[in-house]
Amino acid sequence: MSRETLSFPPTSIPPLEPYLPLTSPSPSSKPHLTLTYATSLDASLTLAPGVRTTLSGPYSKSMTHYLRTRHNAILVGCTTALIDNPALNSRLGSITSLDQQPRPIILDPKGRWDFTEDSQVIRLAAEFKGKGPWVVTKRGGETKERGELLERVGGKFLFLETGEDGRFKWGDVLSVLGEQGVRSVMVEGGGEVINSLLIDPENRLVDSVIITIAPTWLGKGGVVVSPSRQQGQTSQLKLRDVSWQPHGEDVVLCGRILRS
Ligand SMILES: NC(=O)c1ccc[n+]([C@@H]2O[C@H](COP(=O)([O-])OP(=O)(O)OC[C@H]3O[C@@H](n4cnc5c(N)ncnc54)[C@H](O)[C@@H]3O)[C@@H](O)[C@H]2O)c1
Ligand SMILES: Nc1nc(=O)c(N)c(NC[C@H](O)[C@H](O)[C@H](O)COP(=O)(O)O)[nH]1
Repeated sequence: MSRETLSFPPTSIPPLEPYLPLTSPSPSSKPHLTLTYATSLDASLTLAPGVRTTLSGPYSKSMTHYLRTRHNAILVGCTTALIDNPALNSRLGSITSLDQQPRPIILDPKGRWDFTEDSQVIRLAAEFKGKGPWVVTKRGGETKERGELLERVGGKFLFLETGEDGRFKWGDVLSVLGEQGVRSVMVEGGGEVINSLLIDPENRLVDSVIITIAPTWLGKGGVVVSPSRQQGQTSQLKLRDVSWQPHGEDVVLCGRILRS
C-alpha cells in the first residue's frame, strides 16, 4: 500500500496539453474522455487476470498522477477495483486541496465490488485524501449498507440500465456523469473497460488517448487490449495527431482516434 509523494516536472506538461481537457469546458458538451493506460509491447495490461502488474516507470507513474489532477473523474471497471484495491487519488506533492482530486468512478453493473471501510478508496475518502467514489450500477446492484458506507465518505451509487450484453452504453455513462457536473473523465482500465470503449459503435466518445508503453513482453495469458472487430469491419481503428515522447525507459504515446 503506497503512501509515496510524487512530483511531475512542469517542463513535461506542454507536450501533453493538446490532449488534455479544456480548463473551462462548455457545460453543455459531453464530458471530455481521455483513455489512458500502461501496456507491454504485446498489448498486455497485466501478466494474468487477477494479477496487478507494474509496467510504468517512475516518470510515467508521476505523469498518471498529474493526469488525475487534470480530470474531474477517474473511471475503472469493477474487476480492477476488486483485484488492485486501488487508491484512485493523486499523490502529487503539489496537491493542496480535495478539489484537485478526481472523483473515482467504478463501473459495477452487478454489484460485484465488495468494498468495505478498509478498501483503499473508501479509507482515503474518509481521510479527505481522495473523493468518495461513485459506483455506477444497475438497480439491484446496490445494498443499503454499501449505500450508507458510500454516503459516509461523500460517495454514492448512480443507476443505469444495461443492454442485452450486460453492459452500459458508454454514451449513457457519460450522460449520467455529465448530469452530475463531471466535465472530464480519465478512463484507466482494465481490459474490458478499454476494449468495450474502443468497439463502441458511436466511437465519438474518446477525445484523446495517452498510453504508456513499457519495454517488456508479458507473454500470452494476460489481459490484453485488443477490441473485437465488428461484423463486416474492414477498416483499422487508427490514431491521428500522434506524438511519441520517450521518458526514462518508457514511451508515452498520445493521439486522437481517427474517425472514418
Ligand atoms: N496496465 C494498466 O494500465 C491497467 C489499468 C487498469 C487495470 N489494469 C489491470 O486490468 C485487470 C482487470 O481488467 P479486466 O479486463 O479483467 O476488468 P475491468 O477492470 O475492465 O473490469 C471489468 C468489469 O467492469 C465492468 N464493465 C466493464 N465495461 C463495462 C461496460 N461498458 N458497462 C458496464 N460494466 C462494464 C463489468 O462488471 C466487468 O466485469 C487487472 O488485473 C488490473 O490490474 C491494468
Ligand atoms: N499507469 C499505470 N501503470 C501501471 O504500471 C499499472 N499497473 C497501472 N494500473 C492501473 C490500475 O487501474 C491500477 O489499479 C491503478 O493505477 C492503481 O491506482 P493507485 O496507484 O492505487 O491509485 N497503471
